[in-house]
Amino acid sequence: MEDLDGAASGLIRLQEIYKLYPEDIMKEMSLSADEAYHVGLVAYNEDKFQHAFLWFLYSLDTLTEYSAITEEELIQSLIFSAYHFGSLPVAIHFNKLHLNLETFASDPTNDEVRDQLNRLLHSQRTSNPDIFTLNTESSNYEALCRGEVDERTSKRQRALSCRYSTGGGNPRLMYAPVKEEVEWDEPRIIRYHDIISDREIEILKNISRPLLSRSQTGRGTVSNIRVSQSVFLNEDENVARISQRIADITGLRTNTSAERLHVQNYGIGGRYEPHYDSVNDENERIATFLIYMSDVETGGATVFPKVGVALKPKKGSAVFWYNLHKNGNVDLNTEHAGCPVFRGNKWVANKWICEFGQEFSRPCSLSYWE
Ligand SMILES: O=C(O)CCC(=O)C(=O)O
Ligand SMILES: [Fe+2]
Repeated sequence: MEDLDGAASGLIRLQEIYKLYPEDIMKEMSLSADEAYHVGLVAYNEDKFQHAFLWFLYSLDTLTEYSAITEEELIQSLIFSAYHFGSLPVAIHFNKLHLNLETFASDPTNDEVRDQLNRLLHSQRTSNPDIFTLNTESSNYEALCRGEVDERTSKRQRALSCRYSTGGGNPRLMYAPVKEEVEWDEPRIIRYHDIISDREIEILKNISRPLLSRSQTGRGTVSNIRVSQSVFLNEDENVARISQRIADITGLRTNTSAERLHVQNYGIGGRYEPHYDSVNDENERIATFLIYMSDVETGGATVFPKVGVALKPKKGSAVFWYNLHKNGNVDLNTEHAGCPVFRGNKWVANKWICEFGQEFSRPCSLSYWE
């Protein structure tokens, strides 16, 4: 049941962020009238009454003789949710429907009532297209996920560069330099293209699949902040080769001074709400190297709400940034999120690189500003 509620809550989040109707979501998956009703109940319990309303309406539309939920109960639910999101006319309208339904129930052959019901439902649907704007506050995070803002389209991005890098003359990269693109300047976010092959990706996914479990945040809690499946991999030769490549590219040490490679899979509705990667440990996560092991058809961008940047997953590429300033303070602009996946399946692998042991590759600074 907890899983079902989690899945329902994922669908509602998807709906909120991408402004979707249940019909849009049902193009990607199919839910029965009872399941749609359950999603509506979860929305209702989260005080998201407009969303609840839409799910109840969808459930009513797809009701069959095998459904456990009844037309009567659904109309009651529609009345309550309409009342709660502040639309008295809609609530009254469904109340009338409810009264008609009683006549209808006592006389099932009453075609006139049936027609009226259909007509009313239809007018309801077309007369209130702006249901999402009633009281949904849209954050920068959500707008970024929808692709409505991305500061990189401005003049600023034209100043950013793209080049081949040998990791500062690293012998392993001399003959195969990596394609490096600066995605943003402050914080500096770098995209490395084609750093992992499709074959290597398949190997990592195959190792991970049987080990995946519901992701946690902080110290071992499962929550709706992070909805995905993940695993920290042990270093076999395949994993170690990737770690070595990350060290070569970034110039940072990844053997003793990093966490194990963290593989993560997000299904539809899977996401990671805005957060910092730093964990307040003595040996703090100084930098993040995030590898995209899949493209995502729709949704699933990595966004930085404080600076207005959205990074689209591109299979085989990786993005890298420092979470800490050189003086050791957390760079507050590195807050980021994984937007909900709407279409497709998202795979990423994270390497969190820690502070200790990087003194020679990234000297610290006493300056307040660095
Ligand atoms: O999936 C993403 O795009 C971001 C993942 C992330 O931020 C994390 O795992 O810490
Ligand atoms: Fe993160």
